[in-house]
Amino acid sequence: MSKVIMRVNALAKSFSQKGAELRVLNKISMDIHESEFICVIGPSGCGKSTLLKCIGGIQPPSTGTIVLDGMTYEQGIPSQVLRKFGFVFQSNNLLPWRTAEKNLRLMLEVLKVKEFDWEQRMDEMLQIVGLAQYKDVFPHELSGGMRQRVGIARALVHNPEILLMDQPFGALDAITRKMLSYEMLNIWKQTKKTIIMVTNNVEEALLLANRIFVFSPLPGEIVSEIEVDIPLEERGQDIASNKRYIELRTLINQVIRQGHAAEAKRLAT
Ligand SMILES: Nc1ncnc2c1ncn2[C@@H]1O[C@H](COP(=O)(O)OP(=O)(O)OP(=O)(O)O)[C@@H](O)[C@H]1O
Repeated sequence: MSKVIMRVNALAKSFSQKGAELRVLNKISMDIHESEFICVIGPSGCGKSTLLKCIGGIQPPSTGTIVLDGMTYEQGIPSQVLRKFGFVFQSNNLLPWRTAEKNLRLMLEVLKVKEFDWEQRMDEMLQIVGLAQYKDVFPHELSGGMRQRVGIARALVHNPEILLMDQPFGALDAITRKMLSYEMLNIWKQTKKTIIMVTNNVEEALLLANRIFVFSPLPGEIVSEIEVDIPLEERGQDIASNKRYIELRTLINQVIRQGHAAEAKRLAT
């Protein structure tokens, strides 16, 4: 396996809510290898987004550490580390008064990127997401799926090491969501970026991930780590009939159900 690019060590996170402490994440430890596609799946409200925010330096963990490229960060994040991330959220947050290309350019401006020719880089990224001919178009002139693809191109434009995606297709209709998840697989094959994606969709995780972390209900803990040993060439339109896919889908759904049952029991006692 490729080298470990990120190590999350015994991470925990609590918030203070209405004067009480709410433990959201507990004992999260994971090693992420270069070029892995990791999916994090679990019940609503179990702390998945919070984990991405801690990893991306948007929120500090309460305890525990994150080591990226040998650099440890706990509270806040050094700017040279921040640049190593690209973010894609459920709402694409494109600036409506900027064209697709100018939304990408903003990222390069903010991060003061010097490494590459901006025009060429923006063209390449729009090409990768299949929107080369839409560079001068404004967000309101694009479909929801296309806007999300611009969001993905923008997250990649500064050449981050890790792409953090928080339910990136969650706001899309079912057909567009499926189409975009196949495109995401192609984007990953082309870029070989390390990706950590939060999703609530087991099928999507099985199509894309090489490893899936299943979280328990609040406080989120890793209850299962599943290696998705379905070869890439079998991850096409007919994946739903793949024997291993069906086995893993049953397994993950079982783990999630058990977590729900345990939580219901805990609340009842
Ligand atoms: N800034 C905050 N202050 C206080 N509580 C917070 C804050 N952010 C998140 N929480 C709480 O942490 C818990 C986990 O939220 P989080 O958004 O991480 O869950 P999630 O698993 O991503 O949920 P979903 O799948 O529904 O998006 C929730 O109970 C939420 O209310």
